[in-house]
Amino acid sequence: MQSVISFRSVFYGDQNGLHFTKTHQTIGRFRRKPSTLSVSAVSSETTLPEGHDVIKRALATRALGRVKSGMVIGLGTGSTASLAIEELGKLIRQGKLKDVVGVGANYQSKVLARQFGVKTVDLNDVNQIDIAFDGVDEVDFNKNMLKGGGAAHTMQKVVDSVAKECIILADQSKVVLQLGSTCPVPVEVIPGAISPVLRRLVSLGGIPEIRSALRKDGPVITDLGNMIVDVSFPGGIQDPAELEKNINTIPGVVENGIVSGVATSVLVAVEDGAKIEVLDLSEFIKIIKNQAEVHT
Ligand SMILES: O=C(CO)[C@H](O)[C@H](O)COP(=O)(O)O
Repeated sequence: MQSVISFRSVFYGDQNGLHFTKTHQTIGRFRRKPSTLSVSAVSSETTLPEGHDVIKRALATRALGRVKSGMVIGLGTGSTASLAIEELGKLIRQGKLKDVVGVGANYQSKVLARQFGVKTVDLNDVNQIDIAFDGVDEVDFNKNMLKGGGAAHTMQKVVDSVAKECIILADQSKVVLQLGSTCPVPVEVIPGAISPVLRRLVSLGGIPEIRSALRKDGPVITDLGNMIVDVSFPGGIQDPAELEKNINTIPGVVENGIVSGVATSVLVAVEDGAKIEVLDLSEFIKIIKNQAEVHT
């Protein structure tokens, strides 16, 4: 495994020709800036049959290996968590898992659960969640996360933090050295409080932008009826837990997308030619560090 993953220090204008173009890459819903951390397959030419879905499905399948009959499962939001819901439904239909119920974090997860035959219950009707699965927009080496690319972070944070085990599913592009390096921090804000909140976010050093909807005129309105402000922090986020707390103390803020101290494990999918390896974050970090040593 180790020998086939290449480490690239990615800088503009890299002398060795290992560079990203200056145009931003669009990955997922955010326009991700070129990252300074990248572990990638030997051949960047490799095209997997179903593109990115294959990677996400590999993560979903691996994570579901931890589910047992009788468990209460937290169902996250986003394309990766959606595949986990689909795979969970398959196992239930095949009779491999019995008496499993899901707690949907959002409309998307509740609708998909119904579609794939996963019975759901309300969070308020369960005493505990055994395992929650969720996706992520960025995750650092300490399992601090940035979520909310799908404007769903408020309830995801509730569900993920209630779970005894919170398993995060990340393809390698989501792993960063410092949060905020490829994505802004999404902040859910009560619409009537938008102006004072924007001013306070600027005073915290952020550059806020109200998120616009794609196939609707005007702003994104969340499942909870609020607006989303995406806040960029030039230079990244030095102390995720501190910033998470500081943003949440602004009156009018419902919740922000920094999630510290919640993930119990992070699974990282790495493309290895035509194969996909799913590693624990700690294994992934070891490989990154080894490769960094080799290249210095
Ligand atoms: O936080 C989220 C939604 O608000 C998602 O979990 C996050 O955006 C990752 O999504 P995907 O699996 O589609 O990349």
